[in-house]
Amino acid sequence: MQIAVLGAGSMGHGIAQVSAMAGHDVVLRDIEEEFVEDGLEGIRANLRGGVDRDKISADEMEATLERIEGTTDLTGAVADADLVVEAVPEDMDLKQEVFADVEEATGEDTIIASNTSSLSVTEMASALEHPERAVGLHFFNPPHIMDLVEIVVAEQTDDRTEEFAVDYVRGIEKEDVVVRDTAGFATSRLGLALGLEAIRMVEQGVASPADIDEGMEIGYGHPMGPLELTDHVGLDVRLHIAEHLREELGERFKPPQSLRRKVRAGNLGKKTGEGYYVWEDGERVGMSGEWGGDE
Ligand SMILES: NC(=O)c1ccc[n+]([C@@H]2O[C@H](COP(=O)([O-])OP(=O)(O)OC[C@H]3O[C@@H](n4cnc5c(N)ncnc54)[C@H](O)[C@@H]3O)[C@@H](O)[C@H]2O)c1
Repeated sequence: MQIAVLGAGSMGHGIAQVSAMAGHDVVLRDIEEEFVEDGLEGIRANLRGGVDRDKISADEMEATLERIEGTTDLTGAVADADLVVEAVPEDMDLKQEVFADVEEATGEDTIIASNTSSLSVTEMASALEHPERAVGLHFFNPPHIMDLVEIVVAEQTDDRTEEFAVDYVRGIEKEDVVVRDTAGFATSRLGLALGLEAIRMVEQGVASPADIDEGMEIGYGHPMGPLELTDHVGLDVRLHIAEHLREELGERFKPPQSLRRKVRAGNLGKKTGEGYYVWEDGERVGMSGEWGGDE
C-alpha cells in the first residue's frame, strides 16, 4: 500500500517508520526540508537502536529505509496514496486546512486519517467534500514502541473506512480499539479521570504520591502510577486536556488546585525537574512539596 504521512515531528516519523516496517511504501512530508531530514534521522536512529538490541536485522533496517521517501511537496506525497495520515500540530484550523488540501490533491478513494489526540475528527472531516473517508488513527508515543492505536470513528466515517483502518492497524502489528468520536476518546478520558482523582487524594492527605502510585502499580498491575504518569506526560498537557474535558463532559474533570498552582509556578513534571515528584537527570529522586524528601 502507498501511505503518505504529513508532519515529520515526534509522531509523524514514528508512524512512517512502523508503516514502512510492515512493508508499505511511505512518503513523509513536512513543510521545511530541515524538518523532513530531522524526521528521517529520527527513523534511522530508532532502527539503529532496534538493530543494536537485536529486535531487527541490518537487512530489515535497510529495506525499511528504502521504502521511505522524504519530501516537502504535498501534491507529490498524496497523489497516489491509499492512506494519508496527518500528524501536524494540534490545531483545528490547521488540520481542516490540511484535510481540504489533501482532498484536492488525491484520488476519490483515498482514506484520510488524523493522529489527533484530543480534537474532534467529526469537525475535521466537515472540511471534506467526502467526509465518509475520514477517520482518527490515534497512535501512542513513541509509535515504534507503543502497541495501541485508537481508531476514532467520526459521525461521517463509513463502514469501508472503519474496516480499512482496522485492517491497516492490524497489518502494522498494532492492537486496535475502536471508539466513537467523543472528547478524550477512551484512553485520555479514563487515564485523566484516574490522574485527577489521584491528585485530589494527595491534596486531601489520603496518602503520599509514592504510596498512591505504588498502590496502583502493585495492587492493580499498572506499569506506572497515575501521579508519576502525570509527571511524565507533563502537568501543563494534563491541565490543558482536563480543561477541554471539563468543557465537554462536565465538572468531574475540573482541574484540582494543586495542578493549576504547579503549572503556574512552572513545575511541569519530569521535563522541568519537578511535578508531583522531584527529578534529576531524568530519574525520580524524591517527592515534591509537603511530601518532600525521601520516599
Ligand atoms: N506527542 C505526543 O505524545 C502525541 C501522542 C499522540 C498524538 N499526538 C498528536 O500528533 C500530532 C502531532 O504531534 P507531534 O507531537 O508529532 O507534533 P510535532 O510538533 O513534534 O510535529 C508536528 C510536525 O508537523 C509539521 N507541520 C506543520 N504544518 C504542517 C503541514 N501543513 N504539513 C506537514 N507538516 C506540517 C511541523 O513542522 C512539525 O514537524 C498532534 O495532533 C498531536 O496531538 C501527539
